[in-house]
Amino acid sequence: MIRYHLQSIGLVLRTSWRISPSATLIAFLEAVGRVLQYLRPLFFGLIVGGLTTHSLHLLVLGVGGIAFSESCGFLLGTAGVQARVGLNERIGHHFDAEVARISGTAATLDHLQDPQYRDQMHALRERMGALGMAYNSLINAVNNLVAPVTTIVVAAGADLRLLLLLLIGVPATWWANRTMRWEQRAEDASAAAGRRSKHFSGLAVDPVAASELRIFGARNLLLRLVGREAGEWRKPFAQAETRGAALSTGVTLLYVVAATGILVWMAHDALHGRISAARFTTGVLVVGQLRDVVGSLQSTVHFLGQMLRTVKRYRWLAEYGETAAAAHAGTTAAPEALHDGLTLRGVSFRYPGSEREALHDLDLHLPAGEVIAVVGENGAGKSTLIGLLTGMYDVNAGSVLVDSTPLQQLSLDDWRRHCSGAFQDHLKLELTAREAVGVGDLSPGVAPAIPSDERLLAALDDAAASDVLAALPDGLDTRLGSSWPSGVELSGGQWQRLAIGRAMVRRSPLLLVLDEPTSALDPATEHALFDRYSAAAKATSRAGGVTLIVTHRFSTVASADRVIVLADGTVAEQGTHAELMAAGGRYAQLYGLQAAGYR
Ligand SMILES: Nc1ncnc2c1ncn2[C@@H]1O[C@H](COP(=O)(O)OP(=O)(O)OP(=O)(O)O)[C@@H](O)[C@H]1O
Repeated sequence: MIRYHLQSIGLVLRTSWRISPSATLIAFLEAVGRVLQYLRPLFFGLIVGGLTTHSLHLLVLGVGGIAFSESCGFLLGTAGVQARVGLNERIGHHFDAEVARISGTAATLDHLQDPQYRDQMHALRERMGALGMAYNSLINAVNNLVAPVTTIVVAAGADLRLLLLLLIGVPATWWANRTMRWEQRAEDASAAAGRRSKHFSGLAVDPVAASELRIFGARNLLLRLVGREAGEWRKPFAQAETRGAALSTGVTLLYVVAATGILVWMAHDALHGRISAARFTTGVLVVGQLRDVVGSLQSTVHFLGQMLRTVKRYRWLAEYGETAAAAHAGTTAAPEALHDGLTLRGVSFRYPGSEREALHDLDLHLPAGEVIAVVGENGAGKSTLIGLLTGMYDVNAGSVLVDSTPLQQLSLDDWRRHCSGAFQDHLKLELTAREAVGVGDLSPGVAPAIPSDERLLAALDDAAASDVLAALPDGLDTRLGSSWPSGVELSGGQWQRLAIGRAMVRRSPLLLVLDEPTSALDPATEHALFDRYSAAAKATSRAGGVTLIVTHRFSTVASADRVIVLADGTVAEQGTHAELMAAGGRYAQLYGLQAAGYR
């Protein structure tokens, strides 16, 4: 464990050094300043000694020492504090960026569903401040360690009995260890409730949730839930803090009793001329200083412990991220065209932490160049199928084949460059319209570029969204969303059509997924859109691309080359619309129900 903590300290030092070697070094000057300041009892002792023995030499030494320690201590301290405070923010930004990078390192999304990962991430995010202050805590620890060392030297010089007070370090260390352990346990025990509390309090201020909560008069219920979860979240911390405070009071009392005893003893000796007035003065001042030293050691251990725990969580997540990234080792380039199509062979998949398989022993072939509709009741597994085809999740059993190559062997980044899609829960990118649509086909590299306006306009036309653009005051330059002071807010359907436009920017993808892309669209727009889908799908099929449309609207399904009916995570039926209608099975039944609804 000590080795692990030393490695964590090494990580913090390296990070700070990379950010600014000079500030990292200057921050240590504060410790030198502290040494000077903790020599004060010695200098005061010299002054008293000079006055009582009429020694000019001692007097000059004492006064000079005080002047030097005060001025230099102040200057060095100020320089050090400036350096470490300046570093805090930069180190905080660094770790924020690193945590975001770690989250995105893994090619798949499995980790984002893993409750253990989410708990650790929550606990880490709660303590991100401690991570930003990591170097600060280290410097504080050094500062607070030089203080006892200096004080002990001064105390030993004044009177060896004062060293007895150091025995207080034993219960203080025990206190520090216990409180660290309690706090760690509190953080672990409360992480899940903390996540839930954040979720509920997020809903309480979310403008989207606001109207439903008002209509159902559910605000009070929500507030009660926030209160309950926050209570559960904070309870372990409150218990840990109360126990820690009780122990700390005990340690302080012990110190006061011991210090009073020693001072009375020393005063008795001073009165009987066994020790000098100078030594007694130094002793009195050192007793006060030693108490400060023990107190600051306690808080050092507290903050250092907090920092080391947070660094430990950070390292856990970094290792988890690396393992998750290494879990998909595929590097083979994706093919430029599909000849056979996409195949799922005996695929089973269960979401992390879930009891039930979302897809079970699924065999499916999606022939190259076809437009395929996937239908099925809620929870049948349609979105999960898309998640597996786009490599968002790894299958638990079986394999997904791109032509004859298992998806596991492909570089997922490369495969995704050959995919495109519009999703039910699409992104509302509050950027300019050009950027919001243009991210659909960014050029690879560190400074990704947006495709030409011409391509964006063509994509919006394919998505039947040209009228959305025409209504924007500054066309592609319009800032979208209310996070901009003059941003234009769009309706749900308009956002969705821009999202479909985004999906159309990438030319001839090998897999185009449209996961309920028309759920927020009016029938006229939906109709216009499907005419264009067919044209887009033809372009896609030139490279053998597969277009997969997940929909609950059967009017869309009839024109697809093939219809797949999913039920309970497996294929219930498949064929053309005509074949399935003729078979009179589940599809014909659902189609009949929907058609009856429209009559
Ligand atoms: N993130 C998740 N964690 C755990 N289980 C999930 C998750 N997402 C979906 N499931 C479960 O997987 C099964 C399939 O869900 P999926 O979203 O694929 O269904 P769907 O057919 O797309 O449904 P819908 O028509 O409602 O969108 C469901 O039983 C669902 O409860």
